[in-house]
Amino acid sequence: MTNNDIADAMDNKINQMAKGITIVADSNIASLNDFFNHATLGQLSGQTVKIIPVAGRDIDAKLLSEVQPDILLIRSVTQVNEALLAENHSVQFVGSATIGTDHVDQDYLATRDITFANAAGCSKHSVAQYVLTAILTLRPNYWQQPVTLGIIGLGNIGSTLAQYANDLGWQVLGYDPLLPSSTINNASLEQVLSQSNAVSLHVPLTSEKVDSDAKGSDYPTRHLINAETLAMMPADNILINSARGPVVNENDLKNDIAHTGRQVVLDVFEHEPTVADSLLAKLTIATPHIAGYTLEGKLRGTQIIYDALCEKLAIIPAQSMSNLLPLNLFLWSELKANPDRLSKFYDIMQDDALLRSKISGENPDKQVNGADFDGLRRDYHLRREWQS
Ligand SMILES: NC(=O)c1ccc[n+]([C@@H]2O[C@H](COP(=O)([O-])OP(=O)(O)OC[C@H]3O[C@@H](n4cnc5c(N)ncnc54)[C@H](O)[C@@H]3O)[C@@H](O)[C@H]2O)c1
Ligand SMILES: O=C(O)[C@H](O)[C@H](O)COP(=O)(O)O
Repeated sequence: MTNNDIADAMDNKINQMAKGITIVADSNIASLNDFFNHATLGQLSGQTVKIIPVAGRDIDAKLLSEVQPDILLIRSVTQVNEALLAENHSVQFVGSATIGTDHVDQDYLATRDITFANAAGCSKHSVAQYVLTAILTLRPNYWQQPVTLGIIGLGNIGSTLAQYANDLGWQVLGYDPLLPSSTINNASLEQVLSQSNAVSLHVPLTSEKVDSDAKGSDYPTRHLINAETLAMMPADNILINSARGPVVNENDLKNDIAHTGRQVVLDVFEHEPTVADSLLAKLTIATPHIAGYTLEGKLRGTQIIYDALCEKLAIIPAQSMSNLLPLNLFLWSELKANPDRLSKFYDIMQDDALLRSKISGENPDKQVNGADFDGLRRDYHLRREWQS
């Protein structure tokens, strides 16, 4: 290294320190300010930290071009792609405090050498507990009787749900063509759909491969549940979708319910954040994409992207969600011994009623509008994850 190189490197470092770290973040990220502040990032990296909280749907190309942040922290409602970042020259790290990544064009980020992190598995217990609550609220007799639970997608959430099901003495029929067969990955899609008492979806949203497009999947999940697959399900088989809305073809679902009277539970919707009353009125339980919204599920999401950012900045994490969690008295063992306490552990019908209370407009256009749907999520009540 020449003296000039050393001087340039020192200049760069001084410029970087003077500029500091600017973070644009979705204001719905749990405990944003506890994790991302001067003490938890700045002191350690020797830089100042400026954090700009913005509603996720308002993070747009204009804002990122004007602010030129170094770090972008999002949840699932911000689409991250070339359109968002073309006029931004500064972002080096994108963190999504979510499990799902279908809103992020990771190939584009790689072409820009932008590091990406998501929060894999952060709410796997919360979502599994949501599914159990839905089933046991609709069929309390399932606490005591043999049940076959169908699970489509056996990653973090599906396999966690299978553990709870086994713990209840239920049989699991699982389908995941991308994993090796196992005691839970033990059936074809048709067997899962035709032989279960309830079927729960836990797949990512993926599309078909087009030509040599590497982004598509050999097992696409968009409209995986459609007229043909619904026809495989006996009428008394419950369907639960807490994965992504477009995994289910909603028009086909409405027709199916009209003919079968099937009990259907949706936490996610094809045209989210808008939900048409023509669909809502046919659902047995409907909630505003909150299956993973326990305090623990959301905080773990923040913790995982904070840790990833620390790694990127080469600093040791200085914040932990354990410092932020109040005492948790919700024990799975207690609920199993006292099934009548289910609604005290999680009152899913309250979430259902709140969503239905937001229906507005005149027939035939009655719907829950996007602002109300987002508002329910922003102001979601405190819900705790049950402890093992
Ligand atoms: N409603 C909510 O609040 C909420 C919360 C968290 C996650 N999610 C959604 O749940 C999805 C699943 O989460 P996860 O943590 O289990 O993800 P994961 O990546 O750990 O597991 C997904 C599994 O689906 C499998 N899969 C892919 N295509 C499939 C197909 N065609 N058929 C069957 N299986 C297929 C994969 O092989 C993988 O094992 C996420 O991608 C996200 O979209 C929703
Ligand atoms: O993929 C996920 O983790 C969830 O769907 C996510 O928690 C949804 O919540 P949002 O990111 O929209 O706040």
